[in-house]
Amino acid sequence: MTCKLKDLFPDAPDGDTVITGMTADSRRVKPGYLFAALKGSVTDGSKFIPDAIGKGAVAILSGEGTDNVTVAHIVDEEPRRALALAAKRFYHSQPETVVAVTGTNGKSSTVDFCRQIWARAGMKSASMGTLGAVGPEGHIDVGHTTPDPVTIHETLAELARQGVTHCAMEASSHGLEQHRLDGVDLSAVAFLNFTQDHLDYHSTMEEYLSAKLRLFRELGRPGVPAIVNADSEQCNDFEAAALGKQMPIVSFGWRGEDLWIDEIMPRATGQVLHLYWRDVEQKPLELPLIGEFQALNALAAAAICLSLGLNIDQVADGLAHLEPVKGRMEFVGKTGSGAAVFVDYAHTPDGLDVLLRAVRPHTAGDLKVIFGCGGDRDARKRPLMGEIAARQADDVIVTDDNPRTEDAAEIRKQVLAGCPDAREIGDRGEAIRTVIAELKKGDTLVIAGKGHETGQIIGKEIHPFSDQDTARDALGAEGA
Ligand SMILES: CC(=O)N[C@H]1[C@@H](OP(=O)(O)OP(=O)(O)OC[C@H]2O[C@@H](n3ccc(=O)[nH]c3=O)[C@H](O)[C@@H]2O)O[C@H](CO)[C@@H](O)[C@@H]1O[C@H](C)C(=O)N[C@@H](C)C(=O)N[C@H](CCC(=O)O)C(=O)O
Ligand SMILES: Nc1ncnc2c1ncn2[C@@H]1O[C@H](COP(=O)(O)OP(=O)(O)OP(=O)(O)O)[C@@H](O)[C@H]1O
Ligand SMILES: N[C@H](CCC[C@H](N)C(=O)O)C(=O)O
Ligand SMILES: [Mg+2]
Repeated sequence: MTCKLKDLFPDAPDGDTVITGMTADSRRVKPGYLFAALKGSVTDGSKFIPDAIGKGAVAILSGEGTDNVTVAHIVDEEPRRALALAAKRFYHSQPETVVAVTGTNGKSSTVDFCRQIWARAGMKSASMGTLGAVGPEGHIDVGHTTPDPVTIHETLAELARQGVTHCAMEASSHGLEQHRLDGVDLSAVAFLNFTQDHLDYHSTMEEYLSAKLRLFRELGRPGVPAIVNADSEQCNDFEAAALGKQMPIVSFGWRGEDLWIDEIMPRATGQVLHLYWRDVEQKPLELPLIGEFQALNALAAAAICLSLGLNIDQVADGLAHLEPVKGRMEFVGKTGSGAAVFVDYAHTPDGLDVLLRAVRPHTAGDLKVIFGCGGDRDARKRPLMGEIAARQADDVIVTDDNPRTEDAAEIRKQVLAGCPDAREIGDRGEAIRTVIAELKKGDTLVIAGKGHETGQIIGKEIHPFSDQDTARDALGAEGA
């Protein structure tokens, strides 16, 4: 695929220069590329301009203050946004309907549910986010929850090529703040919830909130539905942002104005939902997933699909047939005495709280939780997660998550500050094997924090590791 520089930037110098690709990482430049030199939190991409030109870059995009560029040079006061718009023009196709979903927790689950509901209604659908892009022809790795704009547009173009008409994608606060989504034409925007996370990156909760609000305030367009969780404390902020952009609000939740739950009746392997859609009472439907938070994510997906044209019968049918999302309240197996083991991706205080509260009604004996916190990420959530575990579980085992470049023992110490009576077993595999061997009839074990992950990041290396495989092996050994 190629285009001319003037197709990307109408006023560019040397507009007939042929562009073969683009990147913000000099290490990925190939001949004919546009290199976007971006100022980052660690380094300044301008330093790599000579290197990029040496590798064949024929055009440079940068902010103001970068001089002596020897190839075509485009200067923009917001180069990250300019890169996103250039990526959109370069790949120039995307599924007709794209919804972006933001929130601290539940994005991956919600976009996956949207894909499933659309597919069951006969549409070619896709989801994109932490679990990669999933479309009719399988899985595409995208690296991040909201990848860089070049990857976003390359992937959206590929999904369009596969015939996808409906795509739901995750909008992380990093992605929103860094303009990664600015080139996507959105048919709807959605807000799930807002609780503590990422205070390593956003210095305050206010800054974190305003990054999330960008989805409505800056990427929203008049007439595009804004789906809002009415139960969130921040729903007024998002509704005000929607009104400011003349976006019709579709609100959902226990307190939803459009789609609301009146009652949830838990069952052994699911829950019966009693729903209303725009004042019309619906037949009770059995959602084949447990946990109130999963019901609320399913409701969010339902509200999105309803806003984008499905009727309530199609949506109810989709909800009744939802399959679990990998690593989200995933049932892994039972011990010989019947104690259940779940793997979940809870990695925030609120996530851990709702997870443990969801499992409690299914636990006649002790509720045990194994978890840790990731390194090089929000340190302020560590003692809070410790406190929540101590409050909600009967037995807490603090272990390692992805220590990354931090000292793993120091991370555990910070978690243990919130749960001083917890056990500490640093080696995650050993923690899982030890606790599974101890489980008694009626107990439930929840292994939280790594969900679908298949590696453990120690230093800069990724070591193969799966909570599911480790637990299954231990369950096998226990039954032997
Ligand atoms: C904290 C963060 O989001 N950092 C992102 C940000 O990096 P930065 O601007 O700080 O980059 P930097 O390291 O200072 O470098 C500045 C520029 O020089 C470039 N560079 C650097 C070195 C070199 O040799 N050549 C070169 O060109 C870099 O590509 C970059 O464009 O911009 C870079 C692209 O320009 C991203 O790759 C990078 O994501 C890093 C890899 C990352 O790990 N991000 C995570 C935390 C993230 O985005 N997570 C979110 C949320 C997760 C969730 O809630 O689930 C996600 O959406 O995944
Ligand atoms: N609606 C919710 N409210 C609170 N916690 C939730 C909710 N939905 C999911 N969680 C918790 O968050 C975990 C991660 O869920 P999911 O992957 O869907 O969220 P995410 O927003 O995509 O996370 P990430 O920020 O890593 O992309 C779940 O395993 C669960 O523990
Ligand atoms: N998207 C989240 C995932 C955290 C998962 C947890 N296992 C960790 O490594 O902290 C983040 O990067 O902050
Ligand atoms: Mg996610």
